[in-house]
Amino acid sequence: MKIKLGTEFEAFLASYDTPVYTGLRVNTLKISVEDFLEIFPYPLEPIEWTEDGFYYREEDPVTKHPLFYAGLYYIQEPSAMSPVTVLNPQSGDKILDLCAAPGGKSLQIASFTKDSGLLVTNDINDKRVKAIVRNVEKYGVKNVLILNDDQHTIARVLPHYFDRILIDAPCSGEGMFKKDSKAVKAWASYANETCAKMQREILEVVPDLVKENTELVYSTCTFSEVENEAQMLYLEALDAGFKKQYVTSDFFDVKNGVAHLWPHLIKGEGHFIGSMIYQNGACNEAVGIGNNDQCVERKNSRHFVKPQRQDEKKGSNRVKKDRNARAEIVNEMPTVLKSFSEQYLNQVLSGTFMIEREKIYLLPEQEVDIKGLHVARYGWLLGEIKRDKFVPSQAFAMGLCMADFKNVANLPASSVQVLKFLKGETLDYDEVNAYGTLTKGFCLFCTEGYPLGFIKVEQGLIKNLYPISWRMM
Ligand SMILES: C[S@@+](CC[C@H](N)C(=O)[O-])C[C@H]1O[C@@H](n2cnc3c(N)ncnc32)[C@H](O)[C@@H]1O
Repeated sequence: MKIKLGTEFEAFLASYDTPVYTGLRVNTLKISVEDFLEIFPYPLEPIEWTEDGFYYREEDPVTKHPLFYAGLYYIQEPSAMSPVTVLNPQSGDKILDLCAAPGGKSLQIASFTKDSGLLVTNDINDKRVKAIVRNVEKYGVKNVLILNDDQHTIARVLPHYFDRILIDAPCSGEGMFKKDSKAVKAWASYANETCAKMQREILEVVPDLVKENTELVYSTCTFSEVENEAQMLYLEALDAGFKKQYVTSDFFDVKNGVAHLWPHLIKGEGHFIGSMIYQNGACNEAVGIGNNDQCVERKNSRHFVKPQRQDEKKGSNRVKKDRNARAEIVNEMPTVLKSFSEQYLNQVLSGTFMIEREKIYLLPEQEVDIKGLHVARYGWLLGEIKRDKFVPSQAFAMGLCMADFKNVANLPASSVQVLKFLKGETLDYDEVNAYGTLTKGFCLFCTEGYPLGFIKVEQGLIKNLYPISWRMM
């Protein structure tokens, strides 16, 4: 680092004695930043490089607040909010977040696209995929396919499919040494060359994932050149179609078109961001980022743009079924859901439904072929069929707006009943009833106008349906 940073080294070193910056990102799928700032009780300071990110004070118990349980904000290290701002996802895009767990950047992508198009979010580690599922449910993301696959499988099943790809690569974590002492220890076993090899193996399949004009962001939280700049060069060398997109930023140290986030220069931890566009055709002046030398066909180019798949018809609602999953795909709302919907919902759910092992899902708008993929979640889990009745899921509650449901109890975040709900305790009928009209059956339990989950009213009693694994400790 001394060689790399020269005169800045002392400042870099001193940055390790300053406190870690703690950040949260507002979930704009559920609430606007303005509305959030009105109801959030603790002081916040904007993070310069993203409109929905804020620093909070470490001493404030932000992860204990009911609004956190309502999925109104996600705790994210400030620098980690930057790669998605460079990727700049657009509404309707088909996006792959290849190394996604626990899912912070996937949630940010969904905020950018307003949960439109299709977000394919993947991680190779099955335990960590569970965290993506939880976060996707909590933050109300619906147009999503969550996978637990390796890069080869995804490239084989969904070749040349994506408009944008984020590779937030597994890395030696040097940039996180201040925040996480475990990262220092882990470095011993995940040193730069070990990680660089892993990264090359991931990047190797990228030529099979991209199509013309696919934009890609490669990010890490390390300072190591073999894991950063060298990997960008590796990708360029794999296929002449990859052209560097010059990252521009008012906030970060940008050299040769890639961005370094240095902990002594910004209020955040160490990060690296590089960006590429895939253009196998003639060099496109309009992109405004290319150097002439980038247009030269490389001799070692080994990939060709394969024709787009026949079934890639935009806007189609048809979804192919995974033969192994024994799933039934239906365009009509299943009967059990229909009667639930008539009794409880203020608006009709429409789209394509999937019934798989008694579970009912509303599938993403965007057609996708999932045959051969290891799917952890496909679309929005609405609920389960139990004894010929529909029982709504926690994910269903979290994907609704308060106005969508007929029976609602909406309590202030300061209410003891909200705390009891989140702890899975018995609720007081009269106290809850004071904030809604409790009628027999399911009721959406909300705080400050945002759903937390379901309760069920039976014979003057309230059954708390908040799942055990979601409860506040
Ligand atoms: C830096 S973390 C990702 C953090 C995540 N993007 C976020 O913002 O929450 C890197 C992840 O890559 C995953 N990973 C490692 N090798 C992988 C591979 N070959 N394919 C997919 N994921 C992989 C790890 O399990 C790890 O969860």
